[in-house]
Amino acid sequence: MTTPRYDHIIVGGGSAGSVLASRLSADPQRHVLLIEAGPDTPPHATPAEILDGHNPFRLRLELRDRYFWPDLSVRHGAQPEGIERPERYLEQARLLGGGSSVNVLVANRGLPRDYDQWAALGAEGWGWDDVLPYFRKLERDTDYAGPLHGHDGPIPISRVSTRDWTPFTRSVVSALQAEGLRDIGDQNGVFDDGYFAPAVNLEHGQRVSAARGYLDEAVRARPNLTLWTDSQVLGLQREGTRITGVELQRNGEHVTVGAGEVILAAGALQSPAFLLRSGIGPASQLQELGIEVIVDRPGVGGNLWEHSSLGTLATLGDAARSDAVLARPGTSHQLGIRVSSGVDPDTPSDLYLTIGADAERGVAHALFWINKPSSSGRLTLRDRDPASPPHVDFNLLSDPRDLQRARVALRTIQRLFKHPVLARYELQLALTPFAVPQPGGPKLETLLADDTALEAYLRRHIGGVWHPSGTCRIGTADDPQAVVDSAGRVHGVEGLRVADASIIPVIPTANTNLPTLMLAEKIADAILGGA
Ligand SMILES: Cc1cc2nc3c(=O)[nH]c(=O)nc-3n(C[C@H](O)[C@H](O)[C@H](O)COP(=O)(O)OP(=O)(O)OC[C@H]3O[C@@H](n4cnc5c(N)ncnc54)[C@H](O)[C@@H]3O)c2cc1C
Repeated sequence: MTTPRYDHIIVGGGSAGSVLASRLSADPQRHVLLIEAGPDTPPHATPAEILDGHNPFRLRLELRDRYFWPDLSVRHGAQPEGIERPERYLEQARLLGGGSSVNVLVANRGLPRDYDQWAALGAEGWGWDDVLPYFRKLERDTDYAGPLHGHDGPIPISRVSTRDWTPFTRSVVSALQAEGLRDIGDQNGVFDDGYFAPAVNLEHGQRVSAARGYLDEAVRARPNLTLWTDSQVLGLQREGTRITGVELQRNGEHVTVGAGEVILAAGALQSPAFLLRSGIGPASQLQELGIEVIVDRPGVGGNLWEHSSLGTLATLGDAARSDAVLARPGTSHQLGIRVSSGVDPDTPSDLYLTIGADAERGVAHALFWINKPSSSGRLTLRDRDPASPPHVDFNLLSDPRDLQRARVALRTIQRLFKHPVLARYELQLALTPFAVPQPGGPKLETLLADDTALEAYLRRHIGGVWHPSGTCRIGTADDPQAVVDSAGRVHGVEGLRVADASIIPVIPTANTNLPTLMLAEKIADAILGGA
């Protein structure tokens, strides 16, 4: 079956796809089709578990089959040659709103230096002064005003009031102050090290995903916007080097749809796979799989970033448990900490810690992630079949500086818990992979005393925080590692853009949802401006 032609087909209705569909269809002359593989989250019928902003972990732990791609397993850590590296399941969202519908809601912009680094690497027009207007445009900050903030964007940004911090969190704060850290308040406007109540995209306790913020009833009512959910794109259609449309599976039928241009917004682990299967990528790799090479772009699938992460967990005794009772729910959103490991003096603020306690679950937790890592990996195809998930190797800790940063992070956590205000709780922290918190891991204190064992543990158990990015990075056409230009157009082909977390040149010092919304706003603006 063939359906009418559209001006823009957006593949993937996640964080970026929702922004693009909303902004492009604001021009009534443009006919826009948004295609999402997973279910819709309609404005008045969004499932309660998606709206629930206080227990975002439940989605991953209990509702995996409903809201996540089923078969994606990845390799996280880099290990010395000869040691087997297990593959682990990685959750990637499969529903309208994508990651923003299932994530932990932390709304972090990163630091000005991140975007100046993008510009320095060839992403022309993507320096901090260029991206700030788009960070402002997407947000409605309910706590902070001034030139750094927006007040009428689709995404509300708020923070748990420090008045609602538990006595346990206040004890952690005392220990942090002893480390010389201070409350910086606005993590998105004050760029020093310190602690803060993390910014989250919550309003009245409910999640505001990109779908909820950008695809409201008024937007959905536009006659020039078509929204297809439960519809999976299988591949791109092409004439020579021009992309002319997509083929997909919808309601049990195989459908082809033509377009003036196709915009890939399928996320950093799926958009590059579309390029590779269409013959756009490293020639030798494509030839090995028997794929005709349309454009030799060695960068496709490379430059794969993630924030390395690991957690610690302790069982609460009676004293800690009563100090951890929350006035309101929201444990994971009480306290964020930005610190410098000192490993690379040119890259301060490279660690993020979060520490909390949950009286209901009877545990305290301290997690770290390397917020400005030096290691990156690669994504490749396993085969030509569109149903096969790609082979994903994050290669975490391959750069020795990251191993060192992880050690510093764990030592910092241990030092904080040894401070008298926390030592009185007598919490025995044990290591646990962050993604699947499990009791019974080795004691932090024991591992810190044995450097070899610590390294072995880190290499085996290091995980990420669901921030894959960078696999189709922005840069100039003469840079072989660049895949798209500053307006998201794929070098060497016509009628094709990428506009999602894939185009990030280097992972920012931040969780990736807000930067992805920002970049989608900026690309939409470029398209509306004629780029
Ligand atoms: C569990 C989890 C927790 C996270 N926590 C945070 C956090 O607290 N803060 C933060 O900033 N970031 C967080 N992130 C990361 C953040 O949500 C992502 O970086 C962001 O959503 C990426 O946006 P995207 O548009 O690039 O991709 P996505 O939002 O993943 O969107 C891609 C969309 O494309 C669809 N798609 C893919 N292939 C096809 C196809 N063949 N046909 C049709 N549709 C397709 C997918 O179903 C998906 O909906 C988290 C992510 C996860 C998964």
